[in-house]
Amino acid sequence: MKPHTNQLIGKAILDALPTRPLDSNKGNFGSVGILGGAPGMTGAVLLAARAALHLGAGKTYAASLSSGITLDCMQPEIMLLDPSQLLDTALTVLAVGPGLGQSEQARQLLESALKNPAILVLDADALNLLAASPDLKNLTLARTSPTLLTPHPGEAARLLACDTKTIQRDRPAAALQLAEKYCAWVVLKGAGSICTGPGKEWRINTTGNPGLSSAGMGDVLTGMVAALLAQGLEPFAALQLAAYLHGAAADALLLQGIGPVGLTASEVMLEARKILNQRAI
Ligand SMILES: NC(=O)C1=CN([C@@H]2O[C@H](COP(=O)(O)OP(=O)(O)OC[C@H]3O[C@@H](n4cnc5c(N)ncnc54)[C@H](OP(=O)(O)O)[C@@H]3O)[C@@H](O)[C@H]2O)[C@@H](O)CC1
Ligand SMILES: Nc1ncnc2c1ncn2[C@@H]1O[C@H](COP(=O)(O)OP(=O)(O)O)[C@@H](O)[C@H]1O
Repeated sequence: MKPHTNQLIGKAILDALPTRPLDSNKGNFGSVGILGGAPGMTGAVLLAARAALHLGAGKTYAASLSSGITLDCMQPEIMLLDPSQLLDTALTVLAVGPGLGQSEQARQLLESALKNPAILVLDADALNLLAASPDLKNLTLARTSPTLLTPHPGEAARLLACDTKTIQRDRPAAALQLAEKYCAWVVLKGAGSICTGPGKEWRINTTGNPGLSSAGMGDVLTGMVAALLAQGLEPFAALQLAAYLHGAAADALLLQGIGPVGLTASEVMLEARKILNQRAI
């Protein structure tokens, strides 16, 4: 399926986020929870949580399966809880998967998360667990609040039981198939990310560059999507704005000589914040 002009995500998507009323308070901008971080991958959950904070979530919580982490020293604004405490917290958006691992504990937490009334974003190992379990798929289909999936082509291939080459051969078709199979909103990541949902509509993102091909970039995208949802954006708009901003941040940093070599996910989230506030790229 070839993109037509009206299928490109343009700069106008920046207007999707309303300006903040002068009398606002943090309660107006939602609560985000990020769940992941098996031993060795705490970084993934912190990157996603920091991105949610920097993209405007009113409150940001995170829970890591690695025991004993109670504070992000670089970002003490984030409230770090146990996984069970996080699942008991009233959240606008729950994002599950960054560095989650595929242990039995991870599977059980995902099962609980699928029953949570919050808007749910599934990434990384949450997608791998979902791909492997018909029971988790049935729970996904039974959800009454929106579910968003953020697979890269490898994860998409697992979810559709095919290989990465098949996904890449017709990316819009793969994204549409995922949306239909899981009754979810989807961003199929990679150069030219495809955003789609349970209708037949899809959009392709043209921002971004190979500087984004570095571990942690997807975790940051997940946090950005969660923050935009928490601020009231509809799933399709949140996916498009996050994909656009994520790529635009990398493009802006490239012009400053920061990347493509050595661009970091932490830099991308800060530049994305700048672009969103300036609405000027
Ligand atoms: N700091 C931390 O703690 C971090 C922790 N992290 C955590 O690591 C865990 C493993 O996640 P992961 O994504 O590295 O491994 P995995 O799912 O096997 O995917 C790799 C395969 O997928 C494909 N593929 C991917 N992109 C593609 C593309 N654009 N275009 C085409 N193909 C593409 C490609 O497949 P191939 O082409 O080889 O068939 C590739 O080999 C997970 O828990 C995650 O959260 C990370 O978040 C990083 C930061
Ligand atoms: N060459 C590229 N051009 C544009 N975007 C890219 C490119 N390479 C990676 N990205 C983007 O970077 C992110 C990588 O996500 P992912 O593979 O899940 O990373 P990780 O799991 O290591 O955090 C995705 O949003 C993807 O679209």
